Amino acid sequence: MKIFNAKQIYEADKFTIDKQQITSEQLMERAAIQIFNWMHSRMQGAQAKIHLFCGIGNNGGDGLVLARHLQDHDYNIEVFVVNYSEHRSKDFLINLDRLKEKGVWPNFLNEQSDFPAIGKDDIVVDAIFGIGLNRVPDEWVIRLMHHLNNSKAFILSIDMPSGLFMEAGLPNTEGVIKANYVLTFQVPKLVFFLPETGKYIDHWEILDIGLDKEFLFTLKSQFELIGKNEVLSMYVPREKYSHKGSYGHSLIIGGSYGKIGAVVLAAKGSMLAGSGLVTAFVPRCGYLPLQTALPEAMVITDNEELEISEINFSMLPSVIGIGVGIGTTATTIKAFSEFLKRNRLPLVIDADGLNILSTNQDLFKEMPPQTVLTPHPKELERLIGKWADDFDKLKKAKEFSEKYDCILVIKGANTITVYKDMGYVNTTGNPGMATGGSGDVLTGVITGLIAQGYSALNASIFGVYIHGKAADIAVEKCGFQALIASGILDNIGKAYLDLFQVSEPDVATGESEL
Ligand SMILES: NC(=O)C1=CN([C@@H]2O[C@H](COP(=O)(O)OP(=O)(O)OC[C@H]3O[C@@H](n4cnc5c(N)ncnc54)[C@H](OP(=O)(O)O)[C@@H]3O)[C@@H](O)[C@H]2O)[C@@H](O)CC1
Ligand SMILES: Nc1ncnc2c1ncn2[C@@H]1O[C@H](COP(=O)(O)OP(=O)(O)O)[C@@H](O)[C@H]1O
Ligand SMILES: [K+]
Repeated sequence: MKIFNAKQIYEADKFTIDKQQITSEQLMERAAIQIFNWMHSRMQGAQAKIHLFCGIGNNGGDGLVLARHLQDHDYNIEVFVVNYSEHRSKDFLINLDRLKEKGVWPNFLNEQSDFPAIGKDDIVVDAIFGIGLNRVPDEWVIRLMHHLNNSKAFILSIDMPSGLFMEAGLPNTEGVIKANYVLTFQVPKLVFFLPETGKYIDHWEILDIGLDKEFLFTLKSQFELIGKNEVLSMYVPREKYSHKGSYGHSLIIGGSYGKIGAVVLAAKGSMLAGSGLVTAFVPRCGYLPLQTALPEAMVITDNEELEISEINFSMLPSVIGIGVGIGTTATTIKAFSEFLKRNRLPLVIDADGLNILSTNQDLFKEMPPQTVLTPHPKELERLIGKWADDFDKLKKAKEFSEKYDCILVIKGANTITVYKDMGYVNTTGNPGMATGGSGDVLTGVITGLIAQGYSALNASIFGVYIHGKAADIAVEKCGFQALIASGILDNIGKAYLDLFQVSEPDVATGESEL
């Protein structure tokens, strides 16, 4: 599912109005009725107090239309206009009059106003700002948002939590509504999935307001939300007359004394992702643990006992995953650098492999085209430098990817795979994955997919999805705390099976915090 920016949403809005020969006011009515239906089907006329806070733009207009329908159905409402500007939108004004015709007179709030008391069992509808926010709100509006957040009432935000910008970070973290639920129109918004802003949203859901499907289909986006539908189209089926040679040979290079487990996890990830053959290249101390923990894999050892000192092998792998547990001793850095200069095979680089790259940046140019790098945030910072906010981070990541023709898998709660000007936002995974070794599994999975013939980009997007899905399946039985990397491995098979279970709807809902 594509993720559009504000300009594109306004374009889609305009195109739809022209094509369907409706007015903008009718589109607003349609959008707000969707919100009303959502609330009505859940509340069934319940008399909990609903406080609607409406700005003076179209987001506020949505709030006023909603108020009118709630009033028509005898809900217990109180409407506030957050009068932060004199520039009221046309459709806001039309709907303000309509509401008054129903006998509902909103309270107008300005900087002198005392804010209303809100009970913890009440409901707040946040229609203050939507996608049109373009500067930090006034101090009194920030105070109001703070007041609403502190009320402990259930907050339902229309389209976006007010205070979040569509394409910028957060200059003032006080001035953002913390939404229990966001009902967003037509398309997901990127800010829902970024670490600095996603935390303001507990749950979100997309409401289809009938924007022109063909227009949305042809419009190019710079980000895409990846759910089951998106990865299914990448899935490479297994052929009846195939054999282990048909599915490639993964080589996992890594490990050092005390960190052989990382290689076990990656090699196993590769095997479970479906790689035909898997070989691990480790220091001598890794031989026995690997042969014992993973009899399905082959093992080649370095001459050194405790660290990798020279990367030499005679077999021909289809792809190499390098870096997990490898350490950063001078000897290993030298071995890694020499290997990178000689190597022509596809690569996945993780962990200390990334750290070695970051401290020896002349090695960047030695990466073969479409090398996959899988940094967590700290490793990413070492690669691309510090960023001002999440948007700046993504911009820098895209520039890095373009410059070195590499794929950056930015790991986190919503892992984002970046390749050139595109970003692919994953929807699977959970906080149980914040545990040592889960990233090693991912390295193995992506390597194992490339071995089978997935393109490096598809392997990254598909691998991140399957890895997160395996963890989601695992936590159903063990809970977040007891999820360990082996638990992710144990459920990779079920994650594959889940791809073909049809019960799950498309990605139209989600949780930013669990
Ligand atoms: N296509 C769709 O999906 C549909 C969208 N719809 C709805 O429209 C919403 C977008 O509405 P919107 O464009 O009127 O912007 P909104 O967010 O209400 O802000 C209002 C205005 O406030 C201003 N302003 C900005 N920052 C400010 C600040 N800090 N302090 C003070 N003022 C500030 C700024 O105007 P400016 O002053 O810059 O001229 C801005 O225009 C969208 O989220 C959805 O709810 C549906 O109705 C129908 C279909
Ligand atoms: N809160 C979270 N929600 C979802 N996924 C997470 C969360 N925290 C971590 N992960 C995932 O777990 C993995 C952690 O990788 P990494 O930090 O490299 O761990 P390690 O080095 O211990 O293997 C990544 O795939 C990341 O996306
Ligand atoms: K809002």
